[in-house]
Amino acid sequence: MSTFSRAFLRTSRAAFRYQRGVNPVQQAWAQNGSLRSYATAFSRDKPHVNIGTIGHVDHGKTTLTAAITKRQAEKGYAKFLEYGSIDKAPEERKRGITISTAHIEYATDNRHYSHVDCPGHADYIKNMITGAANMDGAIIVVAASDGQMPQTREHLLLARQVGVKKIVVFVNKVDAIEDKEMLELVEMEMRELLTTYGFEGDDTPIIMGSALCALENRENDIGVAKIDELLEAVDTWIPTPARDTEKPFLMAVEDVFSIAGRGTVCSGRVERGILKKDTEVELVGKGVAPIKTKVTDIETFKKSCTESRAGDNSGLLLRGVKREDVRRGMVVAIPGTVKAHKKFMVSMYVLSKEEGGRHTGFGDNYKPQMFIRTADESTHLTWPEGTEGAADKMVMPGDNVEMVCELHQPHVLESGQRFNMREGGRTVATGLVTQILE
Ligand SMILES: Nc1nc2c(ncn2[C@@H]2O[C@H](COP(=O)(O)OP(=O)(O)OP(=O)(O)O)[C@@H](O)[C@H]2O)c(=O)[nH]1
Ligand SMILES: [Mg+2]
Repeated sequence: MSTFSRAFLRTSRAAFRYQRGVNPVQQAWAQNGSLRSYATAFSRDKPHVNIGTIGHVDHGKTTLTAAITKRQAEKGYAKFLEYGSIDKAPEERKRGITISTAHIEYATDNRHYSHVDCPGHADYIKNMITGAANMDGAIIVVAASDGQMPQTREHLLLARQVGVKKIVVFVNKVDAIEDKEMLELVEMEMRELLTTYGFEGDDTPIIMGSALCALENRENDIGVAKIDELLEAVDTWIPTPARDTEKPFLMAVEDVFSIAGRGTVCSGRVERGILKKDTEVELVGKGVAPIKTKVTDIETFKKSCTESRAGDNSGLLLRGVKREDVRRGMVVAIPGTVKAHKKFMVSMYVLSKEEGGRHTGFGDNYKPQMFIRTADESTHLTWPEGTEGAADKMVMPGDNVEMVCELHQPHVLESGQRFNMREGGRTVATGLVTQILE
């Protein structure tokens, strides 16, 4: 076995160690998610998009989700899921962790979708923050009979924070409206609200119909026809996300070693992009100035190769870099594409006692250890400026919060970056960066 290969095994073990730090919420989701997946006749070659239904309680998210599966099942693009089978989520409940998200699959002529629908408001918030509901775009459901309500606004705000860029509006329960002028009012208000939260309010598709009619196969003009219209809007308005291989190369360093006579090798799992041999790269993070170097050899699957791509576990031979200069937690990136940051806003979910989290709350100046990619760094959490009663304000296990986070040493991160917080060997919180401050 070559030195390179031996070092490689070490990397795999390091990767495993790191795995254990993985957020239990996400892990549970990964296990549960497949239970509902449906290997239907649709082609896996279609581009994949993650979406979901969001919106105020009782506005018809689950009914709409069921109606979509019913309509797409007629076209051979889904398995019909009845209302009850979406909402119950028995598997998740049984596990004792409230994931409570149904992951539903269907396709259209153009794309393949994974769709999340959560039973309750708290679940939406938690799932969006923890990444269990990772959405490229969302359908916001608003009942024509009520118009926008507090959770309509809250979900839009949160969608924006977690990086959802495009929304399609479904104005539901049109069958229950006598005065059709109400619909114009709802539309106007929704366009304004979307704009307020940074979405393209003027151009966002708004479809008006009745999920219940579609599900019950009546009043087709406001039922089934509107499901078709909705899916067409989703297909065209929500862009297909860029594949990881299309982004600039980035690999977080998991392990570093030196090979006699050759130089320093760093290894890890490639997060995005494709790297060719003899490309200039930069090592960034851990509080040191970026180190410029060149990758002179690449080893993936214990073989020397000419390129390394997203998803690969690779070892990169770096020219002219000393072993002690490279540290786990740094990233290897194309020069100028990333920056290390020290201070930022985070949205996070604080794990409950049952999920293995803390038993007690914490407040301003809490100092857990933050895990971002392969880095772990001591950090310092404070309430955002202007928070009332900041000195005494507490966060309890099971809460969702927004706080300011300051790292001891700057690391490469970006808006939307996911992380875990740990303390004394247990994961206490999980979340994402919402805004870079410094
Ligand atoms: N009249 C009418 N009622 C509807 C329509 N769509 C849904 N409903 C009813 O509205 C109620 C709530 O629907 P759900 O689909 O459970 O709403 P939800 O948004 O999933 O609710 P939560 O998950 O609790 O937030 C149910 O009684 C539905 O039958 C519709 O188009 N017209
Ligand atoms: Mg529901």
